[in-house]
Amino acid sequence: MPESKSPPSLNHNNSCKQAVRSTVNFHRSIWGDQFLSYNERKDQACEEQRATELREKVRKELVIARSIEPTQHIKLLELIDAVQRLGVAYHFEDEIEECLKNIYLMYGDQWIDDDNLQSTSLWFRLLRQQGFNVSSGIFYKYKDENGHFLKSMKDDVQGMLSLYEATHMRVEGEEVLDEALEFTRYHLGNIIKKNICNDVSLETQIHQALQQPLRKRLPRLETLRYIPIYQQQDSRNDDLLTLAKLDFNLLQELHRKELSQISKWWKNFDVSNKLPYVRDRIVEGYFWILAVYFEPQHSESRIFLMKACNLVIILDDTYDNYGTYEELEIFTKAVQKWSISCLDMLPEYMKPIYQELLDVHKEAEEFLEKTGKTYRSYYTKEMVKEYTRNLLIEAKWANERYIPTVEEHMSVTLITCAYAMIIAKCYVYGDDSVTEHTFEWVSTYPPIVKASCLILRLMDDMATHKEEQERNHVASSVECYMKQYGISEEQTHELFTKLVEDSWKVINQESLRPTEVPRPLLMPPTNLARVCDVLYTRGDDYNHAGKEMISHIKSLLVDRLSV
Ligand SMILES: CC(C)=CCC/C(C)=C/CC/C(C)=C/COP(=O)(O)OP(=O)(O)O
Repeated sequence: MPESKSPPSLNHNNSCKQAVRSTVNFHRSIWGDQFLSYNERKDQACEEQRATELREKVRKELVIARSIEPTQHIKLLELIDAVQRLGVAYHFEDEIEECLKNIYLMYGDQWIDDDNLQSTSLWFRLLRQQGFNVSSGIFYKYKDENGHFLKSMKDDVQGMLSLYEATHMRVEGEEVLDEALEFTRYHLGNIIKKNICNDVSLETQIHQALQQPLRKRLPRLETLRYIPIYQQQDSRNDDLLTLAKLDFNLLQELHRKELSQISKWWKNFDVSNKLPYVRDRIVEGYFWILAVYFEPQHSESRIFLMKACNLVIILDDTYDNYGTYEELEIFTKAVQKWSISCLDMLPEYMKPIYQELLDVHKEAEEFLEKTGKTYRSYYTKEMVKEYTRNLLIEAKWANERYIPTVEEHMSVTLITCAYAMIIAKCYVYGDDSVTEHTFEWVSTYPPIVKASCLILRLMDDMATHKEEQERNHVASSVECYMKQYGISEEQTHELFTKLVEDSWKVINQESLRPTEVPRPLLMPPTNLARVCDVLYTRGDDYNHAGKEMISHIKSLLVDRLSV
């Protein structure tokens, strides 16, 4: 819990009068300076060489598998599933697309092995994940004449687990999948409760799946979870397994290098002295960004996102916590003008924030100018302006202790949750698949973006509202729902859990072909929704990293895998 106390002597007001501030001091970073420096490993080149060779071997297998007999198609799906779960699918996007497209064109909605629950569920999940809208009607085959799932399914534990994972690709109206989720969750839960599974690996997988289905897992964490499981399978492909471990270690080196670069930026910015009221959560923030994009081609994006998002945290703490309403009004006006000439009108402590905001965007703009893509900068700046205007509304509500209606609250806080702005920023360093239409699309809050924003807003508020209400924070969505509908906190949590599930259905729907923007551009909203499930399910793991979060960060950024 942060301790509320008066701020360090920061009388930066232009006026002589000491401002009355509502402030809270967050605890210091638990990571200290451990990620500040980075030394490259000596055996890096050798590992890269080995990984390249293995990559080509796996690629050949995927190419050969494309032309195999239909009877072998189940094996092909298992290979693709392993490649994806082991975190190396980004090397084989074209090959995987070709294989799954062939399977879709060959079978349509009629999967050959539909008597086999496990393979049918795998087929359904992999095709839906790839955007092919295969029908869930195939699962009616597993119901009896009374509309109940067949009793025999309970004995097929692997099949139930596979079906459970498949149901998380469901969209609104797919009742058969809603029911299948309830059925599998209940029976898999019973297996764990009664301790009746005699396969230890399967039992672990069930336990993990019930905690978090594959659809909501972060790809990097899934790689770590899946490697030991895959390693135990007799049918494993050893080249693929070694590649996954090597690739993980190589990427970890790149990530450590980036985190060191960004830690230096933060230190040079001297936030702890200039803005001591701001949270230092650089490492937790890097975890957040790594969840959006982990692949090497997004390295520049990650650096830009880290700077831009930590500025968002600085703004959030300034508007939510430290700034007086009058100061915030001035700052908001300056942001609308977006000009260094506004620096003089700002209170002293706000000057470095404004300066850095302009500098970080200028740096991106200079890069974009070289390729004639300055329109990207225009949209992102407009979204920052919109963001601060809405933060100011929140500050006003907090000041007046006003509890808005749910509709008013959402119209503002879906903007101040910052996800839409961050999604737009994910595209700034994107390749030519990003066009002006992409920015027009994201800035109008299309359904998938809105769903991702709503998931963050609701999950963040469920986790943080108690702590926030101990200070003068704007009323959270929890308070607004409770007041407007006269419901208890527990009922509100139940309602929010349902709204989060519905939002996932929207994400699934919007990811089916044809999509509004190229499918890879849908990964940022999807991954940003996933990260909420990791950060906010057990509390607020961004502000106060718990045991599990610390272990995630260590395994992603400190511990190497032995190959
Ligand atoms: C790299 C990095 C820092 C990534 C973070 C991503 C990011 C900027 C998310 C925006 C939402 C936000 C400020 C959440 C945490 O603060 P809060 O719970 O105080 O948010 P609230 O005030 O909106 O409730």
